[in-house]
Amino acid sequence: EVYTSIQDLTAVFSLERRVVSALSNYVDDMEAKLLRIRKYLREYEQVSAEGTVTDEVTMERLAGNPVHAFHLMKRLTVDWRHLEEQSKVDPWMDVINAMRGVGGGGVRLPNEEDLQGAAQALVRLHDVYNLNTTQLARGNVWGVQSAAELTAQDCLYMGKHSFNLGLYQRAVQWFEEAYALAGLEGNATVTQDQVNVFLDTAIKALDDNPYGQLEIGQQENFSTRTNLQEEPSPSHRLATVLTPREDAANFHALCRGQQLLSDAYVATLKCFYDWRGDDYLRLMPARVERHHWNPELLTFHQVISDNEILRLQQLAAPALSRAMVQGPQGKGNTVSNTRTSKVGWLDDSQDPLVARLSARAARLTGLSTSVSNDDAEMLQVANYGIGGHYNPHHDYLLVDKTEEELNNIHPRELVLGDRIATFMFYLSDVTRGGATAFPRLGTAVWPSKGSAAFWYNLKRSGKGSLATLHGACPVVHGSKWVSNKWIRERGQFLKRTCGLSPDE
Ligand SMILES: O=C(O)CCC(=O)C(=O)O
Ligand SMILES: [Fe+2]
Repeated sequence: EVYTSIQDLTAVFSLERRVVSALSNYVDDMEAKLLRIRKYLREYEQVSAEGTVTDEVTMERLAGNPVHAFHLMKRLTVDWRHLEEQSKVDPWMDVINAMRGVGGGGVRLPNEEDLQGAAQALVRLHDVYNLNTTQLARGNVWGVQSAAELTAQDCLYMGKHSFNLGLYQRAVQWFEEAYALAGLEGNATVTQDQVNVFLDTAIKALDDNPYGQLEIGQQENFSTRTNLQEEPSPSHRLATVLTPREDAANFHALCRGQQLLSDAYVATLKCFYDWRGDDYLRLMPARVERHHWNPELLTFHQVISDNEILRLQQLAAPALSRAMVQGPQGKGNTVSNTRTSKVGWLDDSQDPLVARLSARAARLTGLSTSVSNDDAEMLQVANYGIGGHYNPHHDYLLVDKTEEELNNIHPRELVLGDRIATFMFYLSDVTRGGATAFPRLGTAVWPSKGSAAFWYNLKRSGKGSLATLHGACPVVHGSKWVSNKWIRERGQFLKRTCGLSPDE
């Protein structure tokens, strides 16, 4: 799919530019040819203006004129040869080649699936960010205005897509927009009558399923349970388990930029310098921002430079492919709409930069990140396209599995142990959207180029930390790049020891 990463979308844009330029050359070429043909015809017409050429007498008179005879010979030899030659080359092949991406770095044309994916991304953005349909159709996406407007036909397509997803409320909104636009356009792209048929169907479906298609985040308020976090101390109690509906409502609210923590709690969250128990960092302390106390959620600022980011993206670009998620019951890995991005993996041995970033993560976390020792996974680089997202999930792979499910997991994973912690570099700022939201903590980390987020997915006891549920909010504008270093459990047994209580 080309819609799942900015990297590929950018390539498709430049492919289209090459196609358009080939088309424009084609038009120039065809015009030149037509001109030559017209010239041929005109010359003939000039001759025939002297009389009707079909009449034998005129023809004999023309043939008897040496200049006419010369012109006749020239027309049927040189001129004709030119006409014949020019029709032999088919400039349409250049257009076809441009479309096929010949000479363009192997970019492939988008297909039906890509169109569906792009429409799905719009539906998702609409939903999560509660965007206004009319504004969206007029090119205003979350306050950013562009010339990219939707026609009545586009809105009809969006309505059909929403309908097929069972989002009847949304479908009605899109069809209503299509109806209004068809009126404004004078039924140019689609007629109001055509839209009406769909509108009626969608209204009927909505009447039949009045509760079935609640769009979470639109009708629901976020859970008040996270507001339990009144007590601003590291030991405050919090709700670690919410219902899926509450999780989704909180996630959407956080994505939209709402703060779900109390003011008193937020007041305890300070930025500070920290040497993290590392002698090197004693000389140059880390700039740490606290987002949550327990479980602890931190970001380290200015931990990867712009040059390093550029280099990392270059290293990862050839390796990017559609991200996978664990299959049902831990079986295999599959592509899924719950995670739309492209990822690539880089080994420490591949480039000194990768090894350096691993070492940096080790200093900042106090954990061992050696890939060759099986202490951590390779570095993952991820690029999200527009609407790219990752639904709320836990990063751990094993602790939530049953005995039976563990049988489906590769034995190597069991040797490495679970993903004890996540260290994630932000490789870009994102114009709109793209936060990493923690619905059970009631807070979100906003991408800031050069920083890195860090949290433990497991408690000291080795149990899964349910509260670390998190997801990537859809990207609305701009591009989002992150890089994950997942640190495994086995290598840390001396670095992170048990606490006194099994709940720690
Ligand atoms: O991209 C993000 O903000 C989060 C990504 C994430 O949670 C993951 O890759 O596991
Ligand atoms: Fe994650």
